[in-house]
Amino acid sequence: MAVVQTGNGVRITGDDGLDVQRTAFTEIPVIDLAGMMSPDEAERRNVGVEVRKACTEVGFFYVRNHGVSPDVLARCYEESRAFFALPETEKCLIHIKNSPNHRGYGPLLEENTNPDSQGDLHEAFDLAGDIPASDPDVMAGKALYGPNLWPQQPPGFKPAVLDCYRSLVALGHTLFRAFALALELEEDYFLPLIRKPCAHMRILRYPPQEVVVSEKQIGIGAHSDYECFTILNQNGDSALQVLNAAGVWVEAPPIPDTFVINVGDMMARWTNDLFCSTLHRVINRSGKERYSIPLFFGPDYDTVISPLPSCQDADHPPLYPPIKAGDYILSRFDETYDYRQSQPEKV
Ligand SMILES: O=C(O)CCC(=O)C(=O)O
Ligand SMILES: [Fe+2]
Repeated sequence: MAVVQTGNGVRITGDDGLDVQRTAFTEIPVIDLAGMMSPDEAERRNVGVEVRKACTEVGFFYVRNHGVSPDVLARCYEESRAFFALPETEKCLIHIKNSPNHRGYGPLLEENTNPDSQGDLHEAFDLAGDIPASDPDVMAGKALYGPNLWPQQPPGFKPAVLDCYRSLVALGHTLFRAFALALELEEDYFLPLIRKPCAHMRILRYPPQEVVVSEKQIGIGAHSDYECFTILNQNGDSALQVLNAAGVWVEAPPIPDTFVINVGDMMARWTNDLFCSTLHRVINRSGKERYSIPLFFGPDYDTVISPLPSCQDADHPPLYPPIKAGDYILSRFDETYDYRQSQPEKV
């Protein structure tokens, strides 16, 4: 990450060379998604306008009226508490390093979201679409597709987590329509590209951190996300912080009945840097454990990410070479997860 002083603040460039901090925002906008369900196209377009403003200026926004049932979320958290309370040895039976498809359990401090940090203070359960090992894409070594690793206990965990996954993927479809409108594309532009999406969900548990001994060991070190956008539900006290262009960490507290949505690096590339993928981090100083559920939504593995038609012209030539979505995500996983360096199955 490079920090350059400018006339009105700092310009911070992220890991991927992206210009990630756009304005000195002091709060994160809240967008009502109810308009996306309206039969009136003008109302849907209005949502697109708000999404465009948020994505060009902040890179983060909240959504309300998102259509995800609070019961589905509550059940997923309840089962997750029971899962994380299991003995470490039991959780490690489904250690993520046993999966060639980046699924399973990741213990405390085994992940380094920021290459400068000394391990993240969270444990995680990772999953994505449950795709059998016999599927042609799995056989072809597209390592983001594959079967999930499920724990034996608690018995209600798998159905509750899969329900939650399906609900968040459905919200992702609505958001892709809103993103298309925001980018002045046909509303359905992205839909043929998300038939078998690289949509990866995590359940994160952050133990409390009374004192921050070192900025190098916090819940999640400063990073930007890799995919198109992230759908994040928070359970617990305020701990997520988002960096603005003045170098100030702005709190993104949980707001009841909302999700936080943020642009990821792939969408920044796809939009030729029109949308910004903003740095964020987590420090759980609440004195209590905190849970969150992010779903990182990318398109089908083979989708070629090169600047969208509405994001390039003579004044805005393409800034990035084309890359397949799945290859891009895997290359970013390789930077973050030590276990992937030693995996024989790695593609
Ligand atoms: O737990 C949170 O609030 C944020 C998690 C996050 O940034 C991530 O998993 O990429
Ligand atoms: Fe993140």
